[in-house]
Amino acid sequence: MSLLTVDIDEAGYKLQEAVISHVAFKLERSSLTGMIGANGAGKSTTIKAILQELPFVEGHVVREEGTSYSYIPERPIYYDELTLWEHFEFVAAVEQLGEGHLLYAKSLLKKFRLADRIHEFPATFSKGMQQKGMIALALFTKPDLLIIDEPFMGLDPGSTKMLLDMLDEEKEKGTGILMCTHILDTAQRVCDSFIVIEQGTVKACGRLNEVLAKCGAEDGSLYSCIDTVDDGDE
Ligand SMILES: Nc1ncnc2c1ncn2[C@@H]1O[C@H](COP(=O)(O)OP(=O)(O)OP(=O)(O)O)[C@@H](O)[C@H]1O
Repeated sequence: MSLLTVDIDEAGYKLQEAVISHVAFKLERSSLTGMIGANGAGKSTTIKAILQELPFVEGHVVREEGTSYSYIPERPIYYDELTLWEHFEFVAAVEQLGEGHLLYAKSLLKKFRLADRIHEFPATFSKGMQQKGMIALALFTKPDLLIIDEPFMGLDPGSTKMLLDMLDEEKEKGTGILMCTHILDTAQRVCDSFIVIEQGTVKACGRLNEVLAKCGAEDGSLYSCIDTVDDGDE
């Protein structure tokens, strides 16, 4: 059985008003899958459907039994009244995680150079610092499945490299990763497979060569798979 099986007929924000339709794919352990598509194509909506955060989803989203997941949202979300470290303690308490996980959290925060800021409120952090805190919060739970929406936003080059190394390490541990991104050069280099979303449905899905062939991308670039040109027909 796959780590995650997605087979959505229709889903949206209002009953019977589909924003995505016929979105089907599988995610395996030890793999990094890039979900790409133009603005408004339906990537975040697909993630929300997987996370069961939409009022209307017809179809199936099935996670392998007993597996855990973490989600890194496009925009960092923190509780105003908790310091960064209190977020870790809160998640550890809710998910019944032990001292080993909190030690791992400290090592992640050190890597991201946040160790000396853990007793501050994340609202006072820069955008990139907030994003790094979110990444550490997602990783310290040691999830089987990691879902990330636009992870590189706001990260400096060193942190971007560190995140890519961390994703590699996660894969080696067996984690299955689904990552939405517009940074296509990086996606093309690091992802094992791709899902191209266009107008709320899957345009192509599979390994790089399969996706490029399906999209007719003769220049061998994922950029050619994304229809961003407004043809002015409206
Ligand atoms: N909360 C919402 N309520 C109603 N419609 C929404 C909501 N969020 C998104 N949509 C609509 O769903 C469609 C798909 O949006 P979605 O956010 O999934 O796109 P995306 O591919 O993630 O785009 P981007 O690259 O800009 O983040 C858009 O037409 C958008 O207007």
